[in-house]
Amino acid sequence: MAAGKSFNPGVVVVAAGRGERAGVPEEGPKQYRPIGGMPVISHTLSGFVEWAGASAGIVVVIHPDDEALFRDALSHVRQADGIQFVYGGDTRQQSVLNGLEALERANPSHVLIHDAVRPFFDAPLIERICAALKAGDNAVLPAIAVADTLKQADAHHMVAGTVPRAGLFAAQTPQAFDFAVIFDAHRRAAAEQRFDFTDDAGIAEWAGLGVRLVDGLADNVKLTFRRDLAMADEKLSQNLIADIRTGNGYDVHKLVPGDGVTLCGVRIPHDMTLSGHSDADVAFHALTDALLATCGEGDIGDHFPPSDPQWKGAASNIFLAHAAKIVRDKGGVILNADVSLIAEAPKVGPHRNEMRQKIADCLGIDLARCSVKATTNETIGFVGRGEGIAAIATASVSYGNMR
Ligand SMILES: Nc1ccn([C@@H]2O[C@H](COP(=O)(O)OP(=O)(O)OP(=O)(O)O)[C@@H](O)[C@H]2O)c(=O)n1
Ligand SMILES: C[C@](O)(CO)[C@H](O)COP(=O)(O)O
Repeated sequence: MAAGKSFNPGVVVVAAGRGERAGVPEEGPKQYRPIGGMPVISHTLSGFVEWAGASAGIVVVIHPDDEALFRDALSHVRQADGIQFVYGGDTRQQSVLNGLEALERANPSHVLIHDAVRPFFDAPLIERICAALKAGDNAVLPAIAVADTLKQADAHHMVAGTVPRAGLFAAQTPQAFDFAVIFDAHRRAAAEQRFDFTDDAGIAEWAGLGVRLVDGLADNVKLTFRRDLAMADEKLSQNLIADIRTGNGYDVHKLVPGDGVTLCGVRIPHDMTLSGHSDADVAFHALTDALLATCGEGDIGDHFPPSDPQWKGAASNIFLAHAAKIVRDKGGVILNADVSLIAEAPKVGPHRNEMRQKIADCLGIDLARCSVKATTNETIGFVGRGEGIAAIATASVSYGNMR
């Protein structure tokens, strides 16, 4: 790299192909088919976004028919805001040229050009490539020494000879270049009607540039055939960890003279009542906190401040339904809800199934996933003296998978 030139690389990800060798066109272009729970290209773009060096920007080259698929794929990428897209051409070479034209505005010093369908590159590979660029190479190619014996076939599908494999390498991407140098080579190739290059290092060779080989990565395969996608899905699925979170909640309200208590949304006649700003349903309050705890959303008081007059006397299923909506909006699926009531009186047993049904209805989950239990406090402490009722709740929520 020339002295004084800053290293400010951009990225072009080509994704405008039709994936004909992958077959099954009704499943859509291979770069948008799911592996490990999200589209191939979402994995690829996440890899570049996580790589801090992509400071000059990321341009994705897509097919005009794929815009909706692309937008959906972007929704799986954290911090996708800076990612731009342009339309590609009939060949990979033309698509890369369109990407370089779009990236030029970001004034990058270098560019990494990558196939969307190689989702398994890693940071050390990119670091090896960048180290070569920083050391002054204008063109860098990650590649793997060919391990199989190579045969030449004739027109009748008969072996015509064995090709010595010494010195032969299989080319991978990202291939990386001085931006101005590869942009110029691409434009010259197009001007001279040379449209037969299957990779960018080939254009660099044609333009007379020295191309530095760096060690590729065996895992960095191009997903070309349907079985490649199936194997990629299998590989990622093995690494998935279910993101199941558990939250707990506790609440207590004071008993004062009255005519009944509301527990889990069920009104039970009693010679006392629970005092509170709302209907003082300790069970629903504890369960609301348990749900909020599964996604770090604070507690019931943060969402429904006791100082707010609109919640005076409110039915607590409003609070519980609100917490369930927060959970669902964050992608959560409520797996179960469990409440323990601690009260000397009234008796909970006769109302237990109705309480479970109220929880199930409010949360929109099966009755079998809802549990209500009760115990006395054996006459000990404030609950034992009949001064109040307490509730403890636990909720489990699945937030999909994490890696
Ligand atoms: N006109 C094209 C052709 C290919 N590509 C991209 O180049 C990469 C590597 O190409 P390949 O695996 O050959 O993909 P396809 O061209 O889609 O596959 P096929 O040759 O089987 O149709 C892919 O990310 C592909 O989307 C592109 O952007 N524009
Ligand atoms: C660029 C490339 O990934 C290098 O191996 C490859 O040449 C692109 O795929 P294609 O099948 O040759 O289009």
